[in-house]
Amino acid sequence: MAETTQRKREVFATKNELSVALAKYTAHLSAKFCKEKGIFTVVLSGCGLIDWLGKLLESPYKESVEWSKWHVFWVDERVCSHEDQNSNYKLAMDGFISKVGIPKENIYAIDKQCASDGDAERCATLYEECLRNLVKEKILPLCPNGQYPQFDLQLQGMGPDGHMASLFPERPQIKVTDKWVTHITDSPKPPPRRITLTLPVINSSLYNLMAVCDDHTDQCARSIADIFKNNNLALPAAHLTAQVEQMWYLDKAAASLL
Ligand SMILES: O=C1O[C@H](COP(=O)(O)O)[C@@H](O)[C@H](O)[C@H]1O
Repeated sequence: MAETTQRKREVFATKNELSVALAKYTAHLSAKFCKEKGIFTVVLSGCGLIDWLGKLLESPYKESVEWSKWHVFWVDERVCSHEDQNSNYKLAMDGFISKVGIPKENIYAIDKQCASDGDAERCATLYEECLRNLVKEKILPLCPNGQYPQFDLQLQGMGPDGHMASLFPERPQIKVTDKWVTHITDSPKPPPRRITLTLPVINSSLYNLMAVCDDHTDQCARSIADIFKNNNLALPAAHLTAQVEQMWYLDKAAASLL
């Protein structure tokens, strides 16, 4: 398991300033890995993150980022049709991916038919098979202990209850270590059926950036304080680490109790 890296954080007065910084951070790592190895493997989450990635669609990034070298994955996904409003894939495609030149074959969504059928367990199995094939094809390396795939950057979000990806408090999925992808059918946050990268895969990433803006009264702020002040491991997001850097981008509201 990765050494726990320090929880670095930056606080931004507004969501717009956070979005500007997020674009700069992501574009910098894209340039770094595209130069070093010719590809950039990036894992998206859903909800607010896609909106906050919007500055990447503007100059200078829209023109300067080597989009054709990106390989895009999801840290979690709702098990529903790709056309469903709940789909993280649909959210990312409509709000971000369709507006830049990432090759279709470099976009790794969960199996379309399985998702439409609502078969969460099969979706998780097939997504893991997809990742294992990409390791064989040397698109994805394994982490130093050889047990988990290693992504360059994962862009995470945190829910008001401290959930990360689809790892929720008081649910067993956070303890799964013998799989790369697991599933849940009783998510406390709708929709109930989801797949998620497991914690060791999340934490094998070279870089993890967690972006949190508090739109849910001060629930996120309380969870952030519980993580940074108390290291409350009952909150899944408190388990986040990375191989090189874990960076927390917080807006003023999310950081208001720190
Ligand atoms: O349901 C989900 O929630 C988390 C956090 O999103 P938020 O809007 O509650 O901040 C998100 O990162 C994940 O991808 C999504 O499936």
